[in-house]
Amino acid sequence: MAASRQSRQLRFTKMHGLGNDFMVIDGVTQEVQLDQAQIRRLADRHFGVGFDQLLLVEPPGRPDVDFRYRIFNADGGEVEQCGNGARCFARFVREQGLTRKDIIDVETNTGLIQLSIKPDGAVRVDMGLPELDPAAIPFKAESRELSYAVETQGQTWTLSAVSMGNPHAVLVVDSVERAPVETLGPELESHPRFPARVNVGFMQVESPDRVRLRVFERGVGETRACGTGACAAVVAGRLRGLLDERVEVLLAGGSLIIEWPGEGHPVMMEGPATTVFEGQLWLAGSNSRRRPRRSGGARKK
Ligand SMILES: N[C@@H](CCC[C@H](N)C(=O)O)C(=O)O
Repeated sequence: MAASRQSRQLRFTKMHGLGNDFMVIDGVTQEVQLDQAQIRRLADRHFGVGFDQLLLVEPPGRPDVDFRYRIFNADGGEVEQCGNGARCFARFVREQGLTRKDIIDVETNTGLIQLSIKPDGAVRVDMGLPELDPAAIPFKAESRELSYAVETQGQTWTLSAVSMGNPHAVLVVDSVERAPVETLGPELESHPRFPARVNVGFMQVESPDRVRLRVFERGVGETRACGTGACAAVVAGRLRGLLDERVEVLLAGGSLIIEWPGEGHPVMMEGPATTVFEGQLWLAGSNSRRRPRRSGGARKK
């Protein structure tokens, strides 16, 4: 792409966590100004770089953490949390020389997470406490329940509602292959009972320590893996008495290990993070200085 006199160069790294792919941008050493329309164009797999989420690494806004971490879905909306992205974030800040630490404290839009890089390169993430209070998810319900009946398309579906910083609905299915991910996923994503929209997980329990999972992600569509979706599924399965404390979650792109002792404890996630390539692009100088807005209906923190 030719650079005009007014254009600005932007370095980025393409990464993935189990096939959930990211454009990761260093906003510590570069000035980054991207609006929602630009993020959508960059996310396009035919006309742009192509990714499920854009991750923006920023300096911390408080003294007790190492970085701030912002996440934008392919639709350009800013969201609160991303598990696979958190692991890639950890590898990115180390590989780019932004830190030499093995344990990294990071501020997100919904609180703090801690990332530990293991000697084999895998990343273990303390994803924090799951939120089960319907109002905080947010999910419209009279009271907190283990599962809820939700109607759409003239049918009633049983689902659990969990926030891992971002909202998740989890359905238990007999088979992930036969689950109606492409049809029910978008219906529930925009269901009026989830005012900030929702990520929709379809979980098949193979045994108490092994599940299969497909996730229709808010603002993206079905992805090859969803880290927060895996955490939410294990929380939902544990609360419904279906799962052990340590569970292997098999996604289309590979496996995550999720551990959750129970209420009052944080959810731990462990899995790989992979760098694919580094690149640079030139953004037109007329690049808007407006900050990207949040995903449709997502909570403002
Ligand atoms: N892929 C992510 C989740 C990204 C955000 C999600 N689509 C949302 O809108 O909340 C993960 O690995 O957790």
